[in-house]
Amino acid sequence: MALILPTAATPVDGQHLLPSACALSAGKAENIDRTQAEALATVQALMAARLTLMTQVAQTKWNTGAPIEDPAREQQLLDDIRLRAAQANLSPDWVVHFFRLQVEAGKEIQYMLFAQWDSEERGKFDHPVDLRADIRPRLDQMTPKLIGALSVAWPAIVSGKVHLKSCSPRALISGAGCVTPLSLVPLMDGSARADQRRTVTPIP
Ligand SMILES: C=C(O[C@@H]1C=C(C(=O)O)C=C[C@H]1O)C(=O)O
Repeated sequence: MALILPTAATPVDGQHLLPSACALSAGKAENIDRTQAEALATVQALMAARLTLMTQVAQTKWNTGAPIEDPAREQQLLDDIRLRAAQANLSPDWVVHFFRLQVEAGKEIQYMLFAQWDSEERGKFDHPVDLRADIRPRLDQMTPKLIGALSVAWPAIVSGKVHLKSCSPRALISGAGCVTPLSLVPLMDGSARADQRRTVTPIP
């Protein structure tokens, strides 16, 4: 499987680089280990499941008037991830980078939904689930699973031979089993390879 890198990048908010084309393809010449390929599929499924939950997250905040961003919760999440990554023998810096972009991608979806509901002058949702009691525990259950899958897929991620489908945030919330360009950034920006170079001591 070969990664086709984006042909151009668009600065967004002066911070993130959004790949303008995220087509990824499989090539027989560059076969990757089957176990790693399956782990990559699990990574994609969990990324998509995490992002899909953001619609429910946004609905609870719309109803309660809570802000989209919760920096204390993010910090707690990333601190936990740092510990778990070390336990999984992964680079804590890279895994935190990966999750930071998952969080940003999730907020991108929530901001988009709020903008849509604002323009529709939408009222409250009828059957909101509880953010703390229902949704965050589900998000938390995904964290160790994602780290486990990233750990198995790590050699493929470092090699750049990844195969993940991307779509727009709007397509994602309408039920597509894909991930958004922003969430893919850590798998495509060369950070895994750079981290590997930094953390692996060459044999003399
Ligand atoms: C998902 C939420 O919204 C935002 C995104 C978070 C995440 O992706 O884990 C955490 C906190 C919020 O800044 C949430 O509030 O739980």
